[in-house]
Amino acid sequence: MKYILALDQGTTSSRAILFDANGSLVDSAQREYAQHFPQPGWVEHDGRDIWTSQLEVAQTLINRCPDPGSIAALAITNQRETTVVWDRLTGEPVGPAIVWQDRRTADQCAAMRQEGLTDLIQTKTGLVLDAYFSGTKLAWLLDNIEGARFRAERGELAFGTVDTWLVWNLTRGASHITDVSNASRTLLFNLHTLDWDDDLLRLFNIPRAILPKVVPSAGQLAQTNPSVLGRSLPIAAMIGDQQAATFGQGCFQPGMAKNTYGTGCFMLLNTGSEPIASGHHLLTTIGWQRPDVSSAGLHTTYCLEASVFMGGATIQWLRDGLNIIQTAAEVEPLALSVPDVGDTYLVPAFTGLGAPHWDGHARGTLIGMTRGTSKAHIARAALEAIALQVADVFEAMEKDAGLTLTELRVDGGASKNNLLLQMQADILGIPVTRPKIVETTALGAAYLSGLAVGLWSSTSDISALWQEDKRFEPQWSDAQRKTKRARWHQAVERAKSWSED
Ligand SMILES: Nc1ncnc2c1ncn2[C@@H]1O[C@H](COP(=O)(O)OP(=O)(O)O)[C@@H](O)[C@H]1O
Ligand SMILES: O=P(O)(O)OC[C@H](O)CO
Repeated sequence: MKYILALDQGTTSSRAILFDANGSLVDSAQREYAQHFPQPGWVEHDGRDIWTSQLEVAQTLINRCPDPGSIAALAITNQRETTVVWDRLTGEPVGPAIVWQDRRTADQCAAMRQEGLTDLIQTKTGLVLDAYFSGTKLAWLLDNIEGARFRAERGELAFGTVDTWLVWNLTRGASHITDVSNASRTLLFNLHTLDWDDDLLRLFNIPRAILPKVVPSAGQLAQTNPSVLGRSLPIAAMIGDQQAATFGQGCFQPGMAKNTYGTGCFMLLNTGSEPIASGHHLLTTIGWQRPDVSSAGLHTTYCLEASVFMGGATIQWLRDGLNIIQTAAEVEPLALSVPDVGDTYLVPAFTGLGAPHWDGHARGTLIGMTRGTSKAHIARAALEAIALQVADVFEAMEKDAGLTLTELRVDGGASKNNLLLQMQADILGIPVTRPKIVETTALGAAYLSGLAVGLWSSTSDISALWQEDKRFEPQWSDAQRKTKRARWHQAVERAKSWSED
């Protein structure tokens, strides 16, 4: 039996997962690492921690594998946008890794928006001009680390998102590459030419010499140095984690979508071989690029993406903020102890509202309470709020893509919650399906890698491996759905602009 070793470098932990040719999870290891919050709104990692935690779990799995020679290839998937700069000679980071959640460049983005650059940036990159993405984070590092800009211009420094940083270390500096899906999250990459864009590099003041070479998401991308993992392994896939999950969910056809219920919610819709511009503040992003058997060239798949800031984090707030549950799992029996929310709505706009509202001044609102309202109603309203937010971005996606979606595939930590998924099906009016393997991020990267090295011959082979754990059928009438969503939108309006004063 041949195996694929997938490395899943996430925001709070590094994981390694071994998959066999049936797409079954054979072994896994996970290691958390330190998060640094040096100032309000700043979030940093140490690039060395990212690498050493990832290396440790990869080595653990290789050591535990009875026949390491049967590992056909590595697959890399990663937290996106997080920005690392290092010295090409020593391989040491020259500053902190600035994490995607970091808001330190929000003012710079606001100033650029005021200069009227929003449309140009959206047309070229598919993104909103926001501190979330790598462009302004990289500029910040070059401007705030002594000598960095000068050294970058002389070609002495290297920039990378986390995929690039891992490959640099796995190859001992032989490969400085990033894949198109990660490149498409930097604000520096042109979605149409599939290359770094000189106008954008000028706008963000980034020297080309610091950038990695852009490669497809799958193929013979690099070869690990034998000294790192005890053997030389091909790196046959590199892909951002949300795109990987979309692939792992088997969303190969345009019109197929997945939603991940993690801390936030990330919904991605496969829109096919052309980028679709959003009219509702969603992101246009590259899903993956892989060899196209029919043309012997490369085929690029694009996606629309929406992020909801407060997904499972709403449940964390019930646990840590309100102390009405001790563990996240307790929310389900508590919410089930009442038949409905009793007209209570929780709008979890604790850090503003993301897509499709993009209101940074919105704040959390709990409305409609009476003397009969209990913690069970609040728990139920919290779960409904997750499903209602997802419904809002789902509707925006359908409008942008001009499609009617017929199913939503789901994964992520909160997708364990059956009540949440039933609510989601009821509110959307379509079936919601949860696969048996919810480690879809690592699985998607493993699939891409396995396709590249011949473990599977086509996506049809992989579609056949997708196994349903549970399907949630909608049970509400259209009228019930409309009333629920209308009431929710009234609550959202009350939450908007709250902190503006
Ligand atoms: N049974 C549950 N019901 C609702 N939410 C849950 C449940 N179990 C976990 N969660 C939520 O899921 C989130 C963790 O999911 P995970 O996919 O590990 O997130 P991330 O990858 O963003 O760290 C947490 O916010 C937690 O509150
Ligand atoms: O590491 P995760 O799962 O929180 O994912 C982070 C996303 O890639 C950020 O865009």
